[in-house]
Amino acid sequence: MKPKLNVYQDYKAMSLAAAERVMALLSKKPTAVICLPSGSTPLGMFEILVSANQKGMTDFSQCVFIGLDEWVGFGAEDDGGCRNLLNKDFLKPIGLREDQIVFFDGKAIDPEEECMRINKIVAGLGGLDLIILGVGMNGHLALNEPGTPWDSYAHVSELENVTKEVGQKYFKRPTVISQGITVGIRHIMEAKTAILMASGSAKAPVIQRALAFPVTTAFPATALQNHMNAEFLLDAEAAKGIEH
Ligand SMILES: N[C@@H]1[C@@H](O)[C@H](O)[C@@H](COP(=O)(O)O)O[C@@H]1O
Repeated sequence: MKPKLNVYQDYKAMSLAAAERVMALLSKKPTAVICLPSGSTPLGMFEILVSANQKGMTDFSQCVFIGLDEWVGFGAEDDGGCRNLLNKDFLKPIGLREDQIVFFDGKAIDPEEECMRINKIVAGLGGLDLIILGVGMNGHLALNEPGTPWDSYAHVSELENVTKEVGQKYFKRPTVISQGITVGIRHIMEAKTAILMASGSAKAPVIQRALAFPVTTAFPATALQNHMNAEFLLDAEAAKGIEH
């Protein structure tokens, strides 16, 4: 099934739509298993969710939060790490308890074992109810870089140069990042709902390829063309050049 396309006039409207998807799921299923990304794209959504939570409009007290990905070598205390940013922008402000949070430890001594730990937890929870994704400039979903097999669950990935370069924006000073630890394409494909968010003109060619390229592991975002229930939330700039 082709992903549903929803285009909003600006970043704020797109962020609101994404926040509404999370809130709608929580009101239908308070125990939902939700996997959310770090990165720049979801910041507006987090802001709306934090404020809705403060106003008592939504209740995160029973949900389970799964972290999408992490840089290998990074833990919660490390500036620029995914857990660090998510803690600051979302997990702490909404008061999620530690027992509700499942996150890759980028500092795990045995990263393969860490992947198995996450795979086991996600499987034990019955899979993901909702996964929200950003998209990388090379079409990566989470840190599933080009070439990742479609049947991958959690794994360690070798980052492409473009991911290392773009990733510098999360750090205060130049930082070496070389590998990621990430949920796999199969987690994404088995999620009951998958939402991809993209904003800004730099992402327009990425979105065009994600929708128009034949489904290929060379461009991971094309996987969503075969998802049973996928939706793209785009602002007008990211949607330039696509028919909707
Ligand atoms: N690890 C993250 C991904 O989880 C994120 O979704 C994507 C897009 O990031 P941004 O939203 O900053 O463009 O790339 C980053 O490298």
